[in-house]
Amino acid sequence: MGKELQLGEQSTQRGLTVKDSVTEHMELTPEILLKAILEGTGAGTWEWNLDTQEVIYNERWAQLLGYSLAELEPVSFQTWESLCHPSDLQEARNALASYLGGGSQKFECVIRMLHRDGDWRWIHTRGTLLTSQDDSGTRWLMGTHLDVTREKMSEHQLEQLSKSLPGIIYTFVLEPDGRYYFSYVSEKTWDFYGARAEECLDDPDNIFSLIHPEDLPRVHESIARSAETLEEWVCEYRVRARGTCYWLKGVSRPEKEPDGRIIWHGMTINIDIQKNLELELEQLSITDELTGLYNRRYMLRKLQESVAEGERYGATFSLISLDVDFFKAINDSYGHPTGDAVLIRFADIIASRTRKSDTVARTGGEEFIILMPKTGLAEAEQVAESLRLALQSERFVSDEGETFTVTFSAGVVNWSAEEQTLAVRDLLSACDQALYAAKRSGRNRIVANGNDD
Ligand SMILES: Nc1nc2c(ncn2[C@@H]2O[C@H](COP(=O)(O)OP(=O)(O)OP(=O)(O)O)[C@@H](O)[C@H]2O)c(=O)[nH]1
Repeated sequence: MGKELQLGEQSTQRGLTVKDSVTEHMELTPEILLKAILEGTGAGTWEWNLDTQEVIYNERWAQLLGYSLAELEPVSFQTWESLCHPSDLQEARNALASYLGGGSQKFECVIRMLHRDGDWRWIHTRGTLLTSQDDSGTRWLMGTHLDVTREKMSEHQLEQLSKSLPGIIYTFVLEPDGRYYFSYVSEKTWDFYGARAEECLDDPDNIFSLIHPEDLPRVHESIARSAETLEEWVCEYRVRARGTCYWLKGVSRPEKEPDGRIIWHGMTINIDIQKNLELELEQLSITDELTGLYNRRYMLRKLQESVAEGERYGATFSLISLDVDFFKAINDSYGHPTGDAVLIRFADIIASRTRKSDTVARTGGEEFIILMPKTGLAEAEQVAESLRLALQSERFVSDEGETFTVTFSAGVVNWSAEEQTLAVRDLLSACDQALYAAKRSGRNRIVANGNDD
């Protein structure tokens, strides 16, 4: 079969052909096929002779607007015009003029037309220009009308809904070959990402490229996990856009299509205020107010993690427990504020002489703990000793101008998966015993694993 299709009864009689219509592998006649297709789509058809102004509508065309064709007779181009919504008529005329003038490839518009019941129906109008095969070269514009009111209403409802929702709503698609894209995003992408919805539909990386590089792998991993488990995707991540950085939260439900595609329908909201508050609270809950070091709660958490990690990967770590000597006497002699100043200075000394990877916490009044990952006992002892010398050589001045020195005692223990697998409680207790041994044997000294230094 060629690429020219003879049209239905009336059209064939007029000897018309449609350019570029595909009719390959057809066993049925084109007339039967076309009729079946049109009936299947529920489309009304119209044919308009541009030379004689003759107009032919099918029965369905009239039915779409609640009439029988007989009730609309005699039909003309004006029949259509008179039923068009006045505000949409110009748009339809423009689309037609553009098509006939060669400005657009197809004639297509969605306009409102008046139904017999007084309601406006959204009609999708499409048309194609045909020329007769004979010498007359008569030009016919032929096309269809489809009632798309329901789709238009849903679209409108979704649009209105998306405007009043506090976030972006979207449909995200992951193809079996790994390609991904948005098949729908609401206009709020502009408020959230500074990108227009069309840009996000064109290329999803217009959004993904704005995600904070530290959070992007987590976002990808969580999507992959949700695709695998088909569990709800929930992810909090930072976005860098509009010259600032803020927290967003995405929530969506995945569905797996028979063709293997995964489709998520969901919403993204801005959680920047809550998230920062949450982070601030979290920070406060693990920080010692006086010194700015971590507190006991955080040290216990880090110890649990270190033991778990050590058991899993066979790593080692050391712990130094430090306690200021005769601190009560410092308070009593020079006053509580001076005692506070000593603690703050001591915290600074520890912080400045330990590594970034170490965790330093004030775990009690004048007690501090240093957790040193991947550090053996001897090395930890050396650090403790350097701190002992540093504090000992520090000169403190009271509010009254009296100068005094301060010392501490320390216990040092090591945790190693090969030698012992002490639980956190036992480890702390071993460290305390070493510390008490240091206190008992005269203070201003370090005891490692219960042995005097
Ligand atoms: N200035 C100040 N003092 C505190 C703070 N927290 C606890 N203290 C005091 O620290 C002192 C600790 O005294 P003790 O437990 O008897 O120990 P010590 O006097 O250091 O004696 P040894 O540890 O045996 O050398 C107490 O007087 C507490 O009131 C604080 O935040 N600031």
